[in-house]
Amino acid sequence: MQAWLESIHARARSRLGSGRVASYIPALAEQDPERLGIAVCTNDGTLYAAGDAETPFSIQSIAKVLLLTLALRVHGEALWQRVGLNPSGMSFNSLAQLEAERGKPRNPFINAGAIVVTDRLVSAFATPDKHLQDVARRLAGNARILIDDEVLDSEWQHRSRNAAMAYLMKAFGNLDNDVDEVLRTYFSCCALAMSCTDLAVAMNFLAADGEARAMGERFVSPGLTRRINAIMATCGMYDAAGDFAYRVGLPAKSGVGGGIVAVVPGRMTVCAWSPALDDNGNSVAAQYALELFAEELDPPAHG
Ligand SMILES: NC(=O)CC[C@H](N)C(=O)O
Repeated sequence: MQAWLESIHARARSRLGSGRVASYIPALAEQDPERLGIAVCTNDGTLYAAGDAETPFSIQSIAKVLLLTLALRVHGEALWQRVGLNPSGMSFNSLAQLEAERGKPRNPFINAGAIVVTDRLVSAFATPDKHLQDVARRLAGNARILIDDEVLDSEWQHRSRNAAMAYLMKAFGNLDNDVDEVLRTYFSCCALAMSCTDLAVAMNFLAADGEARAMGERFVSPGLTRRINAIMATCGMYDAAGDFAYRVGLPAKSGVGGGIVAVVPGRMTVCAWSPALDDNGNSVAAQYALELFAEELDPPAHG
């Protein structure tokens, strides 16, 4: 596994010249596009890593998986009155559909959906961002995981589009709490800095029927795990979810920090990271690394 992961890393480096680092959040524009890391956590807890796998990066939309998981734990199926369950076919920060569909976002993994989910957590917890940070630390078994204040402030300064979505949903009665409080909480969670190994370990519950090994407990039920994986498979890569499903075929979630976490149910989690993104906001080199990973994990008998 170790030698294979290093070979994937070496081959995925060929994609490093393509794509562009996210610049709409200025703090992210400073990332080095040459970085590339990959880490695997198997369900027995063994870790494998290659390249820049220990470097913390901004998890951004990968936080939407943790936000959703916590909201489902608290609110259960009632959450789906606020947010839908289908791919949007639009970019992650599109406003057009939200107006047409009367403030109910298509799914929890586009920005509007994650903002509604965050609103549910603001109703449930006194300090939801600190709670999510604590959960991330315990899931990853790493007490040093921090919220990057520079990224948080940068996103706060440039919040106009996300604020527009939040106000539109508030106008439709789909947001209970103060817009600024919800946005600030959402940005804090997106600004968590974690490495590929942190994320591979933290998300392993999705491969292990909800069992969080680093926490030493069952985090969610097998049924909920299956449902979260289903939403990742259909909506985790925004409007490129179909392409990614065809090429990789694993439930996955990406973020504009350049990270992508993918789940091999029953077996392992894998996280790849490289900051340069394609037009959909998905990391070019990380996608390619995952494509090689999925293709070679169980080599097919026929090409
Ligand atoms: N796709 C992403 O990673 C987007 C998350 C980012 N925090 C935003 O709201 O724009």
